[in-house]
Amino acid sequence: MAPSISISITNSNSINIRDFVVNKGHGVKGLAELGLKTLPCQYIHPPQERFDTGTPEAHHNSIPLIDMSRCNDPEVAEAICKAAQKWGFFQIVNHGVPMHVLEDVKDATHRFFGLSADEKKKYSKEQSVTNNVRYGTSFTPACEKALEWKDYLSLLFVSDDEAASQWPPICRNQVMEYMKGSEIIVKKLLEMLMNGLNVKEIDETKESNLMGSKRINLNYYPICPNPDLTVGVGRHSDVSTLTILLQDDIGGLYVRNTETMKWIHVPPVSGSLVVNVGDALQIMSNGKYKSVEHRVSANGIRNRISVPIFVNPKASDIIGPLPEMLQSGEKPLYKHVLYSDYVKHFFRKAHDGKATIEFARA
Ligand SMILES: CC(C)(COP(=O)(O)OP(=O)(O)OC[C@H]1O[C@@H](n2cnc3c(N)ncnc32)[C@H](O)[C@@H]1OP(=O)(O)O)[C@@H](O)C(=O)NCCC(=O)NCCSC(=O)/C=C/c1ccc(O)c(O)c1
Ligand SMILES: O=C(O)CCC(=O)C(=O)O
Ligand SMILES: [Fe+2]
Repeated sequence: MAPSISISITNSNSINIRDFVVNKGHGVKGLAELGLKTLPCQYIHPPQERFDTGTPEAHHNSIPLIDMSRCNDPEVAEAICKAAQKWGFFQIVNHGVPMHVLEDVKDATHRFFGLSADEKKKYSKEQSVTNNVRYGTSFTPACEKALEWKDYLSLLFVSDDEAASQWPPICRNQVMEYMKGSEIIVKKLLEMLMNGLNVKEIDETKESNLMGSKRINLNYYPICPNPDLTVGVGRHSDVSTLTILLQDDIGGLYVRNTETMKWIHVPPVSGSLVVNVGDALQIMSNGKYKSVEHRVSANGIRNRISVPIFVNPKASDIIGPLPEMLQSGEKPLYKHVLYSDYVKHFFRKAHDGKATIEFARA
């Protein structure tokens, strides 16, 4: 754990950063709003984890942009399966989620984070009436040597009734519309990806393994005084099956090119959704589809938001390579694991690149 030291904010005020941000519920947004001139030491990441955002390489040769308006065209399905193998990431346009739904959920995200610290803290781990609604900051502050410059609200969807009664009223309708509005495209993408593995029928078990649960995070990355010294989100891969991410027009998401190992920027495209393969799909496809490392920079100019929908197996599902992957004698790269064990393993450590999947290595 990083040392809990006090730093001087102004000549007269001295505050304990972790206590203020994490325990008192001000988040990194509250810290940013104090008007800091320099980054508190708790947020300084080692040089090898910092961003070199100026490299031209990062802005060329980005992930594929796929038009879903001809989604019954085999060429579109092929482009999606190829992107899932090579990049683990792609962007989609003409995906069928109405533009006003995307705009509304972005506005709702700004509204939630605009609430007072006391209001937001009602949804913190300590105060939330349910484990399925959690407001927090960084990723796992208790395990991190350096904190991440990000606050979040994480909503695990259990039922319409639970969402209606427990999700914060200031954003729940817009989040729900976004989640429901993306269901058709999520199903379509998973069908195409399964087809690419020669899985022709998605039975009840497969449907649960592929999309039995959903978690939506509202991410808030405030303006940062020294963005070059810290990270918005550290290197990680998602533990989902698929992630559908809405980002605003600011940029800052970087994806690892697994051939060159260089970081590639994912440029904001108006009206698009970023889609990425998560660890659960890498495991089920026995490594054919890649869950690729990604990270987010902090920035010194504007407050950025993003809204990922993590489409996951059910917590009680046991996942492993699909039988179809092993029919021709291919060796299983992964063992069978209880999905909730896998997610708990992910949540109980700091972000550590591609290390999580070792938990399921055969
Ligand atoms: C995963 C479980 C089983 C956890 O159940 P729960 O009863 O809450 O277990 P728990 O033992 O209390 O929680 C384990 C720890 O996880 C951490 N944790 C729990 N929820 C969250 C959360 N939403 N965000 C961060 N950490 C969390 C905490 O550290 C918990 O410990 P504690 O601080 O409560 O002591 C439950 O939520 C579930 O059924 N989930 C369904 C599947 C699911 O949620 N999958 C996850 C997909 S998320 C995904 O793919 C990526 C997420 C991500 C990536 C980068 C980020 O920077 C980021 O913030 C988040
Ligand atoms: O903010 C982003 O663009 C990506 C966030 C992310 O990777 C995550 O929440 O898992
Ligand atoms: Fe992610």
